[in-house]
Parts: sequence; structure tokens; C-alpha cells
Amino acid sequence: MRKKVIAGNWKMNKVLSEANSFVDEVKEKAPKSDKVEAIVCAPYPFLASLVERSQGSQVKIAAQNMHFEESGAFTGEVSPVMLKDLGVSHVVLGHSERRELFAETDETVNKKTHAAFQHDLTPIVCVGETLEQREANETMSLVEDQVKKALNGLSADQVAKTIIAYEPIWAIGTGKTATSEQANEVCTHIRNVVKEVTSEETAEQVVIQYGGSVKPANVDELLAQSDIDGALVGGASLEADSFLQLVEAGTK
Ligand SMILES: O=C[C@H](O)COP(=O)(O)O
Repeated sequence: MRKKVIAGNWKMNKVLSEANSFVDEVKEKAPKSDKVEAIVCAPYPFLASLVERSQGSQVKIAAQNMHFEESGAFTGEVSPVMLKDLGVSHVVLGHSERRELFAETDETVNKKTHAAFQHDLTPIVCVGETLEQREANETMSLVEDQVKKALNGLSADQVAKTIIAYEPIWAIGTGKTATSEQANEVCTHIRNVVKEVTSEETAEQVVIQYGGSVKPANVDELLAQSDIDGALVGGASLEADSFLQLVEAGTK
């Protein structure tokens, strides 16, 4: 059975003291269960401190982006080598905010996914449609295209280890959650796409998260769906209490 993976994406929020207190509290109170993994996706300046504080707990620390090159003249960028050296375990790639606001493309997401595996980082690859695309019935084809391009050239073993986050853009930060059926329908399609490009065995191993206005009040219903293995959470991951409730839900 697949583990549930609850990842809190803080986006550009908090200062270091707040980040430290959050991880200290989660480390102390998170349920000790091998059914769920808790990941905090933090801004770069907090990573070293959070990795150190999370030692000895099941809380993992992720970056929210990275460059695909190992080093070089890329002012303002952070490389996979740097993240690995700090002890970061996961990295969010292709979040819709990066795609919309920072010119992330399917091609750069694919390069970053390869770079993540080269440096033993687990990628959390985000895909999802806009409201216009959903209304034009393009959701399935768009998501299929994003998944195929992100995974292009990976080995079956690497695909099996990739976390895919389905995040309909219209549900991010809007309070509008996709219904659990809508979310599961797309997650099932993603698993079928993975099966098509690899094998049924690989597709059964891939963790597929849903993201978009997930909160303690709706997480149980979402996690009860057949193909939703976790959540990528923005707003409701900013308070330790709320994040802990989401992690708790993953143990059921
Ligand atoms: O990465 C997280 C998502 O963008 C969801 O954000 P949200 O939970 O605030 O809607």
C-alpha cells in the first residue's frame, strides 16, 4: 500500500524564527506512523536550519524550486548540489506559480527532474489546468501532456520514486476545492498515463498528491479517494496546528 505524503508548501511566507518554531512543534507532535510522511517545503534561507532541527524526526525538508545546473553563472539561482549538501530530501518542481510568474516550462521541469535524481533528491512535480482549460474540456489532455513531458527520459525506477502533485490552478489559494471526485478523476488519469509510459507495477508505486485549498475540513474525503495519496498544501500548512491535523489525517 502506498504511503500518504503530506507536504506543506509555505511559498514566500514566514521569517526564520517562525519557521524554526513551526518545525520544533511539528517534530514534537507529529504522529509516529509509517503510514504518512510529513514534508515542509520552505524558502531557501531557512533550509539549513530546518534540516538541522528536523534531525531524528520523520519530518522531511524540501525546497520549493532549484536550477537544473550544478553550478555556474546563474545569479540568484540555487543548485541541486547545494540542496543535497544541506540535507534537503525533496524539491517542488513546476509549481503553477513558477510556471505562470517565472517562465518555468515543461522542458525546464524535465531538466530539473533529471537533475533531482542525479543528486538523490525526490522531485514533487506539479501539474494542473487553468479554469479556462477546464471549461474547454482540456484538463485531461493538458495534464497528460505535462506528466509525459516532465517524466520524459526517466527510468522506471525514477518514475516510481517521483511524487506527482495534481493542482488545478483555479483551486489554489481560492478556497475553491475541486470535489474529491473531480480530483480523483484526474489523479486516476495521471496514474494511467504513468502506466502507459512505464508499467502497471510502476504506476502502482507512484505517489499522486492533490493540491488546491486542502484544509483539515476536507482532507479526509480527499485522502479516501482511490488515487489520491497525499496533499500539497499552501495556506493550511502555515500554522503548525493545522498542518499537524493534515498529517494526522494521513495516518487513517
Ligand atoms: O503548493 C500548494 C498549492 O499551491 C495549494 O495552495 P493552497 O492550499 O493555498 O490552495
